[in-house]
Amino acid sequence: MLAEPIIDLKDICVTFKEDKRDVHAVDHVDLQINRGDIYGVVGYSGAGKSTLIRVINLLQRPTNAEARVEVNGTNLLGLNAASLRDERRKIGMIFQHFNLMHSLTITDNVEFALKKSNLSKADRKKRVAELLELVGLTEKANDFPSQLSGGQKQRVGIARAIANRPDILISDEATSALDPKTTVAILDLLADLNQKLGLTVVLITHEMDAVKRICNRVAVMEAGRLVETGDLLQIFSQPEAPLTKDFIDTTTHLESALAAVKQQPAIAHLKAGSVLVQLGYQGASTDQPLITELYRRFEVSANILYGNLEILQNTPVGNLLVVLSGTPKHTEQALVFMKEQRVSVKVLEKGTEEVAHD
Ligand SMILES: Nc1ncnc2c1ncn2[C@@H]1O[C@H](COP(=O)(O)OP(=O)(O)OP(=O)(O)O)[C@@H](O)[C@H]1O
Repeated sequence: MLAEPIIDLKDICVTFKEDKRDVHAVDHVDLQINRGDIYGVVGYSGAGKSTLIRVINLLQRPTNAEARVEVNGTNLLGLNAASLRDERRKIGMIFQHFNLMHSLTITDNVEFALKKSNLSKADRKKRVAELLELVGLTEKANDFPSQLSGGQKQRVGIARAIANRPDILISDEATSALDPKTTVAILDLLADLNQKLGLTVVLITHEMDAVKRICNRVAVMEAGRLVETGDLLQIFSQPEAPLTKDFIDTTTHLESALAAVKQQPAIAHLKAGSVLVQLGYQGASTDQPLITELYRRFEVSANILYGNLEILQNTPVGNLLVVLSGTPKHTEQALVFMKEQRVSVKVLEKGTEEVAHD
């Protein structure tokens, strides 16, 4: 299927003036999100994620003249106030702090979102019941927000955000206040709505675990800029920007393992013919009995110091830190062989110390 952009942001800048100082919250960003994507925008606090994402529905206007904001094929910057209101209704939003009305029941909170719709009172009731069922809250219809857990409150937020059948749902740190188990349940609900309703989801988060669980594409943001964008699998298996590596490490712990491994005396004094390598593999390449093959073909032994395996979008993605040892010539041949097996090979340390001869 051909990817069809539903959100197309071009050359977006947002500059705030603060005490005569310019804060470049978003700095010349291009972002394209396809229909049906679950697109993660990840970055630390202050990176500019919320500001960028608020540009999608023009809650925040770009501050440069060159910017273009196209959603569903419409240039939002060219619309009058009434048309913009209509377009905004096609973009739902959920937040960290739920923003529910405490004096209204769950049913009334959700129905409030339908106030501007053309539905009759009876149809509105029907739609609310449908929405509460979709988010698993039918039993709580007549409760008040104070009677709900955090996860249930966020389910109300989601029901309200999708009440007008939007094409896009923006989640701005919507799981940041939730415990890990509830976070997973809410993320799975978003993935479920993406599948059932064809909803495009934009997930802003500082948690790579959330991205890993449900996103198919990722943008990494730092100081107002996107430092890396790509498919989840590509970003996880071959991250380029140092910040991306940092984020991935929060779930794989590879960089921390490497730092610990490099402290070991045996690694600091590798013998000639020994190399410390990082092997990365995905999908079918994990099925190869690689390590056995290295010994069989080249008499190169492999000492695995650290390994990790993730299942991303039903595909195994793994990393190993390994010391290969053999004669210098055989080790080189083993490295070439592994590259031919669709394994990414990064040589981290090469032994230079002479092997003692008795
Ligand atoms: N209305 C505003 N006026 C002045 N500066 C602002 C305003 N909104 C955001 N900023 C600044 O813009 C930068 C980006 O903020 P933004 O909230 O977009 O980041 P973020 O990545 O979403 O972080 P967080 O997760 O903490 O909200 C920060 O330096 C912030 O202080």
